Amino acid sequence: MADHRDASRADAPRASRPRGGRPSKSPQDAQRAPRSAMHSKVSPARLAALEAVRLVRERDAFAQDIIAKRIDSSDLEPEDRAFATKLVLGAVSAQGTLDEIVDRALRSPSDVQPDVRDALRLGAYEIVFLDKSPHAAVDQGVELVRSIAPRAAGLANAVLRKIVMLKASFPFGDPARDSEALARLHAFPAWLTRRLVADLGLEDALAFMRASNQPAPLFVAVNAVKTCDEDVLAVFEKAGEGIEPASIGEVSVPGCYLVSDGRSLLVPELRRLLAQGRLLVSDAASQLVASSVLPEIKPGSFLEIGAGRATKTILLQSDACRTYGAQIERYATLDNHEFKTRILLDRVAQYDVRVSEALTGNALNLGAVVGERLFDAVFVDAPCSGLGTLRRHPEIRWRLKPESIASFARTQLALLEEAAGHVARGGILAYATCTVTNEENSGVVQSFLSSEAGARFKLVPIAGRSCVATRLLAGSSDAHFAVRFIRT
Ligand SMILES: C[S@@+](CC[C@H](N)C(=O)[O-])C[C@H]1O[C@@H](n2cnc3c(N)ncnc32)[C@H](O)[C@@H]1O
Repeated sequence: MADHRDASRADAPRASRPRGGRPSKSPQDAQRAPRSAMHSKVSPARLAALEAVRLVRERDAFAQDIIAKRIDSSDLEPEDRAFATKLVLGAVSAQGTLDEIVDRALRSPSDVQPDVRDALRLGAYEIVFLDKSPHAAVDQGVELVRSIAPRAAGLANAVLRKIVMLKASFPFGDPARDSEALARLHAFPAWLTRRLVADLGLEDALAFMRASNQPAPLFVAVNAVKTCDEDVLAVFEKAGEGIEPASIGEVSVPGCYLVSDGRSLLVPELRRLLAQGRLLVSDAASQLVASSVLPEIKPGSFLEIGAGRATKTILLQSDACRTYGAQIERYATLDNHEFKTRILLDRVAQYDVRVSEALTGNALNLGAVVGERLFDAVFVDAPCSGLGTLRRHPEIRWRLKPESIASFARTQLALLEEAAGHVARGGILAYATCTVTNEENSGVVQSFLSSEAGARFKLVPIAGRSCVATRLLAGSSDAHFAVRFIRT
């Protein structure tokens, strides 16, 4: 994780209270707030990071959601916000490895209270992965612990100093020969490291793990339902913000652009494009999958299973406008979460996207939701381990269990078999994931084709290839997978 190093000025403590105070709190949060924050010698970025990692832990929340609510919308200085974000993403993505390092420095690891452990993890992250000056990192780590548990400051001092010494022997083994050491070096669980090496091969697994520890690039999609690329580019140009057409490898993705600086989207003209539903933030791989799963001929009816919060729905209807000149008329969506269906309806309205039916129900029993109906195209955007999105969802790697992969694969196969029964003759069945395990991707495809339900289907190439499989590389899109079958 060497690329996490930086020399941000935001790590300096402020003499007085941060400008405008810290992120807003609920009364309950306020009770748990660092007691001496008002006069703390610890930097505001670290205090904000500590609060955020506590919330991620206590609420089992997504780090990005907490960052959006507590850091992005706080009145921290921009460099403090950037440093706090870096600390939160780093401490969450390296959590298991940091715990091991902290435990090695403790005499009695189980006695440490959870919020003190949060602070020690942040300190350990700075020392081991950010290559901070040991003196500053220890000093700030001790102050961070003091802000929540003054009596634990002495312990924090001893532990963080020990971690400075342990760093010399990190990752505690030879990564070239010891998979545990390789896992620690990249802050991955050992079981997942072995699995990635087995599935991707050593070289690709290493590239994947390195890229997973870097910030994700920002991609946007032009919503062809409401606007055209030229108009959006003109707004960027007028605002003086950089944007360029995105491609994945050799493949260009229609309507997809890479934004040079993530802060561009805070500029009022560009915020307006988002608010008006002309522009959508979405990874380039999601955009490629959406454009790849559409049938060549406009389908009379389309069912999207696992529609979630409508990102692919918007992309698919936007691509339908690009491909067929108009949206698909009979477009039904299905998700098993009512709250997601509500969000979907709000978002499709904002983007002027046509959804003829927004269904909530269990796609494992599709007949109970859509009856005997057949569709010209059915798209299963399957629940999966999500490993292809680790840069955006850093908590996934420590929440997944080894047995989760097989469990996802069973559900994915069952969803495909159920969906197959609702594809009209000559119709398209498409399947996508945002992960890289063979079991959930090619494994599910093979199992489906050899199943009774799959016997009537065969793979249809996408742009001359049997599947879309993007790779997670530095500066690239996320890793997604997609295939299309035709009912023969
Ligand atoms: C990969 S996510 C979908 C992402 C979404 N299509 C988007 O582009 O934002 C998979 C979705 O499948 C839904 N899901 C999981 N199991 C399901 C089931 N048995 N029936 C219906 N939907 C299900 C989840 O709630 C989740 O929203």
